[in-house]
Amino acid sequence: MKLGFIGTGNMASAIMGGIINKEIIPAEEIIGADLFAPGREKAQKQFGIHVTDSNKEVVSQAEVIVLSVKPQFYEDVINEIKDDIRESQIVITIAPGKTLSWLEEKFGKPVKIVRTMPNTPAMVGEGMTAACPNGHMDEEGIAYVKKLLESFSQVEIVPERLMDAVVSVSGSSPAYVFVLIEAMADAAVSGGMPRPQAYKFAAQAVLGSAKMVLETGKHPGELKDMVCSPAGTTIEAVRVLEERGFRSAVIEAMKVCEDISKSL
Ligand SMILES: NC(=O)C1=CN([C@@H]2O[C@H](COP(=O)(O)OP(=O)(O)OC[C@H]3O[C@@H](n4cnc5c(N)ncnc54)[C@H](O)[C@@H]3O)[C@@H](O)[C@H]2O)C=CC1
Ligand SMILES: O=C(O)[C@@H]1CCC=N1
Repeated sequence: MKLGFIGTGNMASAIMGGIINKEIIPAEEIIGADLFAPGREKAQKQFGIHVTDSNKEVVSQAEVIVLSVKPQFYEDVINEIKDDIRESQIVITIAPGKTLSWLEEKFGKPVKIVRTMPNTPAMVGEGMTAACPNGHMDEEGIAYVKKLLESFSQVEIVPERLMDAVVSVSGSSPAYVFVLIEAMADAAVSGGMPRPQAYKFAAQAVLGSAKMVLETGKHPGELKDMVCSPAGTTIEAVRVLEERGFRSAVIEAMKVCEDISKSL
């Protein structure tokens, strides 16, 4: 086995889906363990990977192991597998708040670790992942992990001090965008549009706007101004958003998200 997952839930599925779709690693070389039988059966059915109820089996078989359980379970899982982890293996973490120094202390021996923060758009090959390798990772290992992550996302190696901001700006942010899309679609439905069409219009507008930011290099404020015709419709919508504290709500929500990440 090349790749193993401990926990086969939402984020693990998004990652394995991306890797299998891009044919980076075939499903037969991926193994996933989950305590929850329906969870691992779903992963087996959906992706054709090997599944097991034993985390130790994943460690005995995989070269790269993704710890894809909730942060609250990290300590238990590390205690369970730390004696079996070999020097050649690479552990990828995806949990907020679990620092490299905390992870190294829990393993209690030299282990190659890459702390990452992915997001669920990995599922459609449009993820954004930040990665911080620890001091035991060599250039070859970093390049291999980067290639894995690039199969489902854009990847940036960042200083670890930025990881809590990353949780807020890309790890959690798909949820805020889905709330926005849902709200925009609700308004369009209220304006008479059938719901499936409303989701398409709203989502495509978000996708196109995101592409404009990435591809034009223009400031988001300038792109906003290009939509706001004098005495037009958009500026009135922007006025109401400002009046209702849209910008501040986003910033405050993201600061809370960052604080929770730090506290985990
Ligand atoms: N869902 C998301 O958008 C993102 C999640 N993450 C991180 O990914 C990790 C997993 O999150 P999700 O996939 O959302 O959660 P999830 O709840 O969908 O999946 C976690 C899985 O771990 C299993 N599990 C729990 N304890 C276990 C144990 N001791 N041994 C084996 N399996 C065990 C659960 O049965 C569950 O299937 C978390 O650390 C989360 O913070 C990171 C970025 C984005
Ligand atoms: O909500 C969470 O805790 C995880 C981390 C980033 C996205 N989902």
